[in-house]
Amino acid sequence: MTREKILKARDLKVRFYTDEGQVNAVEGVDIDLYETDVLGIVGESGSGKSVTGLTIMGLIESPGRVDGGEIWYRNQSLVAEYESDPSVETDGDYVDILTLSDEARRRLRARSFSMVFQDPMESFDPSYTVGEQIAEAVEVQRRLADDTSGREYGLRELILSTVSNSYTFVSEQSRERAVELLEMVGLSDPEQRAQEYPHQFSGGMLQRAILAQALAADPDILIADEPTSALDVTIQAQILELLADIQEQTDMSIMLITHNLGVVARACEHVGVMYAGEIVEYAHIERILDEPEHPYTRGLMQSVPDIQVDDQQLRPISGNVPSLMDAEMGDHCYFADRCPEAKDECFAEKPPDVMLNDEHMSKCVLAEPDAQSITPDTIEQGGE
Ligand SMILES: Nc1ncnc2c1ncn2[C@@H]1O[C@H](COP(=O)(O)OP(=O)(O)OP(=O)(O)O)[C@@H](O)[C@H]1O
Ligand code: NI
Repeated sequence: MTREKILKARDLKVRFYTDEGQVNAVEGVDIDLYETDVLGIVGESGSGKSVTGLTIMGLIESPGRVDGGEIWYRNQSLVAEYESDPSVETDGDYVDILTLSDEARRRLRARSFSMVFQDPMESFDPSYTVGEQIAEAVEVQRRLADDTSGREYGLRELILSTVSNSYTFVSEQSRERAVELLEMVGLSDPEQRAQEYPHQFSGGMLQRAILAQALAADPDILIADEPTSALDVTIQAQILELLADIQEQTDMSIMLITHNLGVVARACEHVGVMYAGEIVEYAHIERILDEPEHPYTRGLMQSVPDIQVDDQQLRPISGNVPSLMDAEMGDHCYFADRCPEAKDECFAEKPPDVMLNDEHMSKCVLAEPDAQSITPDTIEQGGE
C-alpha cells in the first residue's frame, strides 16, 4: 500500500536581505514528508536546515523572505474551507499554505504544525510553572477545536496571548490534559512536575516537557530542530526513542533536523541531506547507509562515530561551508571545492538532480541511475 504525502514543498527559496548582502539560505528545496514518516534533515551548521523548518511553520521574519516555491499540505477540511477562495491555491486534497493569510498560518501553528526549538531554555517562561504553560497551549487548541473558524474568539489575540505568555483562562480539563501529556513524554510523578518551574527541571526533563507542549495541539506535523544536541549521549538516545514512540502513538509525521547522521540513522525512515541551502541527496535511510551516493553524504558518514562502528577514526570533511552570499554562489556545484572527486564540470555548471531510482535522488554529476531500477513498492516493503 502506498502512503500519501502529508507535505510536499516545491522549489522553496528563502533569502535574507542583510546589510552585507543577500543570503540565499534555502535555494530550490523540495521536501516530501509522508504520513507517519520520520524524515531527517541532516547537514553541517549553516546549511539552511532551521530556515527550511521555520519556512514550513510560517515563521520567517524580516530581513528574511520566502521568495519562491510552494508548500502543499494535505488536509481535507482545509481544502473544503478554501476551495472557493480565489486567493488560496488548492489542488485536490492539498492546500498551498504559502498562499494562506498570516492569520490562517497562525491557526495552523496552533492545531496542525508544531515545532520544537533548538534551545530548550527559550521554550518556557521561567516565571510560570511548566504545567501552567502546557495547559495554556492545550486551552488554545481546545477553543480552536470548539470553533472551526476560530474567529469568534478573537483568534489573533488568543494565539498572540500564548506567545507572549500574558495570562489566558485555563480550564481544569486543560490542566488535567497537561499532566497527561507530561506522563506521555515519560516524566515520572507528572502531577508534581506540572507544579514545578522550568529551572527545577534537568536538561533531559525540560526537553521532554517541550515535547509535551508541542503535542498539546495534537499536531499532524512535528518539526524537531536539534532536540538533542545540548544533551549527553544517553539522554539523547532516550529522547530519540521517545520521539519514535510518540510518532507511533499519535500517527503524526516528524521532520527531525540535526547535524548528526548517527541521530538520523537511529530515528529516521527517510533522510534529506542538506548542503549550502540545497537538498543534495534524498532517500530511504537504509539506502543512504548502504549506498550513499553524494560525496558530501559519504563525507558526513565518515565524520560520525555512531555509523562507522568498526572504524572509530573520524575524518571530518576538510574546508568550509560556503557563505551563502548571493554574490559568491553562482552556477557550479557548491560542494566542488571540498569534494575529493570533483571534475572540471563541477566548477562550471550546476549539477542536475539525478534520480537513481524513484526514491533516491542525488544532486551530483557522478550519480548514475540504478541498472535495474527498484520500484517504490519494493522500497516500501523493504523499509517497513
Ligand atoms: N535572521 C537571519 N538573518 C540573516 N541570515 C540568517 C538569519 N537566519 C539564518 N540566516 C542565514 O541562513 C543560513 C542558514 O541558516 P540555518 O540556521 O538554517 O542553518 P542550519 O543548517 O540550521 O545551521 P545549524 O546547524 O547551525 O543550526 C545561514 O547562512 C544563516 O547565516
Ligand atoms: Ni539550525
